[in-house]
Amino acid sequence: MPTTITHLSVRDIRFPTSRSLDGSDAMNTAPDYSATYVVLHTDAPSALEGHGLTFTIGRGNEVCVAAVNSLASFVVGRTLEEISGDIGAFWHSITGDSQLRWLGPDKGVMHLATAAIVNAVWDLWAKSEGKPVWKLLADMSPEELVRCLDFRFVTDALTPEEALAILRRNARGKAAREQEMLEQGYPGYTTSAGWLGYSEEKMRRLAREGVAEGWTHFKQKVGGNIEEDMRRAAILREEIGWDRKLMMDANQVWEVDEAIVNMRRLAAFEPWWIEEPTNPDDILGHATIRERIAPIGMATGEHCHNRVMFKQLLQAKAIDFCQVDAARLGGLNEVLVVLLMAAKFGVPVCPHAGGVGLCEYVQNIALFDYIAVSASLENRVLEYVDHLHEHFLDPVVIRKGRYMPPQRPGYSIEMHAATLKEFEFPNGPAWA
Ligand SMILES: C[C@H](O)[C@@H](O)CC(=O)C(=O)O
Ligand SMILES: [Mg+2]
Repeated sequence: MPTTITHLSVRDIRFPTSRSLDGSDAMNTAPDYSATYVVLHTDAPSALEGHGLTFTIGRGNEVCVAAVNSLASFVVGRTLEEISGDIGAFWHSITGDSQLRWLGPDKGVMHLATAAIVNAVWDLWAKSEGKPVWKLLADMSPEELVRCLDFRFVTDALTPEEALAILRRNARGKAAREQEMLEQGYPGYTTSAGWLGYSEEKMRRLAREGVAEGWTHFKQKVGGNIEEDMRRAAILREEIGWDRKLMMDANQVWEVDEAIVNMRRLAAFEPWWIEEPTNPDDILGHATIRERIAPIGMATGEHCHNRVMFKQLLQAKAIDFCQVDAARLGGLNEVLVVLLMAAKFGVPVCPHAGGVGLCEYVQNIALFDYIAVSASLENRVLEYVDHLHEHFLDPVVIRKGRYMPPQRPGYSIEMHAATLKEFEFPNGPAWA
């Protein structure tokens, strides 16, 4: 019996993280981590549902909710089998409507909304197969995987044939890498001590705890006052020592020249990378900064809204680390295209996870990347932030600074019903 998606529900869920300045940075000074939360309801006797979310930081989440409603007709009334039978064509259709496309294309609120729905479809598919998403992907043949993708506008950088060749080349060691991940987990880094709004005392305490928990890589927010950035970097170095890696994230606040000047000063603290030093759309600006501050690496991607932009970042040699975001791109289909492009260009993928649910999502992406696409852990670390995991049915499991692969079927993104009730904006008790 085919499974029909009977209706879609979408809710505005917000967590008041701004009260404790969790997630704060130089640009986003007081975020309320929020989710546009989608459920695809079906007629399956087992009450099978697909869950997906897109991440925002508070105000405007209601705009994403409206955008999801505008896209609902692309899934409602369709069967899972019809969609999963050609999920590449499904993605092409949901991003290609000639009227809705005018609102993007492939960017902004429409694309965020697309991600929530597309990821919910993957969640539904993975649940119906009884596998977590990383395993659903890892079990596909190269041919099946490539059929899931839409190469539109990137064939000058990556053709389907090249994608197939990458996947075929790495098919042989897949089982061994999967076993390695199950035993040892995927290496991570923590941003939890580095939020800009945290006091010195809190930063020190969290950094110390991070070292004790086994983290080897720490990220610090910069981009406030440069003297203050230097002072906080010195504190972090005091706490984590010089053998562990320190990364820095300016969240877009600097001019290109300013980024170069400031990073030359912050170089004293040996940052491994600088993330989002300037406007995320400024591809050539990133290339210039990268060239001028080497050997500090250039990282960006959490605001890189589509595969075309990643293509250009790679072609322009503008990045050393590719930080795909599971819900900034138009869902998993587009993420997979970016993984393959990054593999072709030899750039490591270190997904962005600073947000609610993003750690849960991206562990699936990083695991699949290692098992089937890049086959390498060199210069690869997956972000971890220590917030809001208790709201998920299948929260991430971290052991000694490494992500242990999720086992529960789906995209690891389903929230507890009680959470949805409590934090629904504006009428949930948390907001009353
Ligand atoms: C607003 C978010 O917390 C942002 O600061 C996350 C981020 O830049 C990161 O995790 O990287
Ligand atoms: Mg960042």
